[in-house]
Amino acid sequence: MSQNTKHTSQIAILGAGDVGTTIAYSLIMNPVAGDILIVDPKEEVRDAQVQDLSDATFHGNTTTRVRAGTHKEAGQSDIVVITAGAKQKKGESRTDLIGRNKAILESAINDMTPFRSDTVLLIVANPVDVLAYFAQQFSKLPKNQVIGSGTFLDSARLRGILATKAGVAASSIDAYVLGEHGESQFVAWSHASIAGVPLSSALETGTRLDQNAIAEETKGKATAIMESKGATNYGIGGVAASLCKSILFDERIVRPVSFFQEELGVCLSLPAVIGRKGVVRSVEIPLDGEEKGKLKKSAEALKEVINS
Ligand SMILES: NC(=O)C1=CN([C@@H]2O[C@H](COP(=O)(O)OP(=O)(O)OC[C@H]3O[C@@H](n4cnc5c(N)ncnc54)[C@H](O)[C@@H]3O)[C@@H](O)[C@H]2O)C=CC1
Ligand SMILES: CC(=O)C(=O)O
Repeated sequence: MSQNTKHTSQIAILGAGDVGTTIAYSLIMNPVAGDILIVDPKEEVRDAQVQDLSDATFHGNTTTRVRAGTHKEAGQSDIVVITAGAKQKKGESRTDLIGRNKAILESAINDMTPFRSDTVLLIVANPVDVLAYFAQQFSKLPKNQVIGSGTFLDSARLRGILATKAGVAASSIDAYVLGEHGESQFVAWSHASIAGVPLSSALETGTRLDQNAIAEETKGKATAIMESKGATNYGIGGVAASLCKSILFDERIVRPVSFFQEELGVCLSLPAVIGRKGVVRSVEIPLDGEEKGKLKKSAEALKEVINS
């Protein structure tokens, strides 16, 4: 990018905690928007984060401005990233957060309404699939304009693990974690490939993959990280910032994100084309029989949380 490039879009980030500020930092380091609005009811913390993040904008090639904002202003943004909410304490699951985080989501959306008609909501707070479902209901925005970061992060984790085992760069591996960003997630092994070659044939002779162990390691990665440092912020920081870029630049990139599935009646992750309208369209992935069963189970698990 050339000196003094000025992007005109605005991204609002709700929640100036570990995750919200890391997403903001990623958006400063790889600038895509002119304004980043930080919104948090803890005004002293919010303002300090704005000061600190503003100092990071001084790296020479951007005019990104970070400022504190209100919920009302956030509702007039191109993208609203919602990280507002409680995080898991030791022993808690993502779905244990539903009571607290649904209430926070509802009040935040009420405070932001009315939205600009083309605003895209990117839900990050957990349980992300259930909150994406409620965010669409509360905001009444078109379903394609409400996305949950979903299993994009789990898929990145999976690719990282596979990359180490296969000795191939993660970016050359195509492998998806689908379903819930949580306990009922599953790996679509039937579609895992390296450069279009099925994973089973693309490995070096003698390399064996224990699929169950890899799927469990992928699923358990968040807990493993949180046990030692209390939060996971960098992985989601990179993932959410890249989704913001894909939306603002209408990239039409395919990512596994959480969005409303008409046939299942819930939001969960399947591959989708991402662009300025949010989910431009879904990409039909022909799952095998076992994977179809797992997808259905994931939808049932999410429905239980929605109706709890
Ligand atoms: N989807 C994913 O892959 C990931 C999701 N998460 C989730 O992100 C959420 C945030 O995590 P952290 O940032 O670590 O938590 P945190 O506790 O550090 O920050 C949360 C912030 O939200 C703020 N907040 C509360 N109500 C608000 C409102 N109405 N408007 C604006 N801000 C409000 C709080 O004041 C606090 O500063 C959690 O639910 C966590 O589980 C975290 C990592 C990955
Ligand atoms: C906290 C969370 O959802 C994650 O890191 O996957």
